[in-house]
Amino acid sequence: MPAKADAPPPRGRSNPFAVARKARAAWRRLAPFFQTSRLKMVLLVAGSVVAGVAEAALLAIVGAIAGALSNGATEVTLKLGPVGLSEPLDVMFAVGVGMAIVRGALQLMLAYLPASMSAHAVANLRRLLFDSFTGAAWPVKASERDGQFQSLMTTHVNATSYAIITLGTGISAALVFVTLLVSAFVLSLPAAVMLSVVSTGIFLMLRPVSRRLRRHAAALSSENIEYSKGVQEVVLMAEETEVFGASPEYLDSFHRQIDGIRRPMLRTRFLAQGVPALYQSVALLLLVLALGVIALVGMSEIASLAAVVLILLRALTYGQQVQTAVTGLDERVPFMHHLADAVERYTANPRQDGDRHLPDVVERIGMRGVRFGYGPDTEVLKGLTFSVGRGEAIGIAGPSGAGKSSLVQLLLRLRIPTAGALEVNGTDAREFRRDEWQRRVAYVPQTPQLVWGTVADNIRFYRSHLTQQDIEAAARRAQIHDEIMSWENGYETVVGQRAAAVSGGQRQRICLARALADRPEILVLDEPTSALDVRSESLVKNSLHELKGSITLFMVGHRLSTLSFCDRIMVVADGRLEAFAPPSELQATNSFYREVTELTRQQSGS
Ligand SMILES: Nc1ncnc2c1ncn2[C@@H]1O[C@H](COP(=O)(O)OP(=O)(O)OP(=O)(O)O)[C@@H](O)[C@H]1O
Repeated sequence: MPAKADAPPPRGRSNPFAVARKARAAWRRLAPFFQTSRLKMVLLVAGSVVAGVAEAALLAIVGAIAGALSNGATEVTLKLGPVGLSEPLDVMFAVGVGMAIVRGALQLMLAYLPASMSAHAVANLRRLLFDSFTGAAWPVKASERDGQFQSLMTTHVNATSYAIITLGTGISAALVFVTLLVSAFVLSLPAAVMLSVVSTGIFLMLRPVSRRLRRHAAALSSENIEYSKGVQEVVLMAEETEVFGASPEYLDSFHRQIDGIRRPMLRTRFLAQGVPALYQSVALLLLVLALGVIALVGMSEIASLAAVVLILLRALTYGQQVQTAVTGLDERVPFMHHLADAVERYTANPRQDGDRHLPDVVERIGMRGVRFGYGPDTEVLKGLTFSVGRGEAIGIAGPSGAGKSSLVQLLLRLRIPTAGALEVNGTDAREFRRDEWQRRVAYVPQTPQLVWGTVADNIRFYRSHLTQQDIEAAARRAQIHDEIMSWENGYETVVGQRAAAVSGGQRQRICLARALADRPEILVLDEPTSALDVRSESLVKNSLHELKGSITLFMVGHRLSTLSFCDRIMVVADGRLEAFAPPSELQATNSFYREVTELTRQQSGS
């Protein structure tokens, strides 16, 4: 089972104000990265207060009209604390209708604003995450577990968007609640006091439950990340699972991940649903008690009493909405912190870049005293020094784990030496602009990937300045043009990783064409023929032979026969450059080279 992601530590206490503070803290970590709408927030606050006033006035009018009707009066008397107001019934009806329309319009606006803020936040957050991930240094990207980024882009962004809706509706409900409370104070002091006692009492009673909810929500957030990683692996490993068979252990391990989510999800969902329901029941109970007290204290005028009861009931509904918002927010804040952690991780480690232009011609590329390790305690490359001239074809050989792929990653500037330097014409490569480097240094990985799109799209690979002629020329150099032309849709044939897969050899050559399309000066290949059949291998070798001299080539190869066309071969052993000489010379001087050549000869002889 994979190791668990660290759950964010519980932050703050779990009362509405603490939750609001936590949400604000989480939001503050994310908001600086993109624009948030202050205008919408101001509109939300102002609209909520006006809606609260309109609702209180409407309820007071309804109560007063009900009182007048029950007394058979034609005048409606409205008492607002010490102030009394008397108007004919039809005037009061008209005012009531007007208030209802105003309130309805405001409610629509108050529903729209959080929805709009949340939709914008989703788009902004996804862009922010994607851009910061894309701009992060390779070691950060390489250390992300499969599925982690997917979970951040989907589950975590969605949770944050719901948190924004929840926050918006919560703020709005709280303001209406307060406005109704103030109105109740104006109408009747004892009722307002009761209402305050009721709501404070309920929040205090539910505090321990909210704290539990927060703990379960943090666990749910971590389990969700684990689950997404697992799902990603199911897809990645589908072929292996098909071949090896889905053993009970395999099924069990995934079932355990599914079950791992069930418990925190059940607890979180139950508490998220249960707390508001509990709130409502307790509130109704306390309301009955409060009315009893009001009756004892004595409110002689039926109109005021009806209005206060109506306002109390509505205030309770808003109070419940505030409670729902608080629990909803509490449930989602951990997701926001995970998201902020990731964004900070990516933005704190941007890819290294320089500001000097690359020389017009790269005459020499090499390393000077390069040391490198993936961690502080282990050194993988232990002082490499070499220099390669323009147009040379260099093979990189050596035992497994010797550091060949690490050397390639340094050549591509994907990783930075811990000591020494990669040098171009004698200057540290870190000084040169990354975009120019990316254009002039190309790479074909061991297992190249295709994007879902046409063959032309795959060769072009988002470089819009490449013309169809450039693409076809690259395909010719990669010896794949004739095959593409034999397909019904030629360069418009749709290819992908699985569903529309091409053969391994074709994929390798399409990716070689991708690397060659922008006419790079340096080409790095990591075991480009290791997974190919003899014919495909010979086609790739032919194209590399033809490139020889026109491009500086670095090629990692386990099979020394693949490297036989190289001008020189470097033998890397235990992170050191054991030898660097033409193949013929190595045959005489290097034991590793001799041994592997002999083994290959025996294998092809047997
Ligand atoms: N991302 C990584 N994090 C930590 N250690 C790594 C990482 N990649 C490689 N290593 C370690 O660095 C050492 C050199 O690995 P590298 O992949 O460069 O060797 P290699 O010569 O290319 O091996 P092979 O021929 O088997 O592909 C190995 O001990 C390997 O375990």
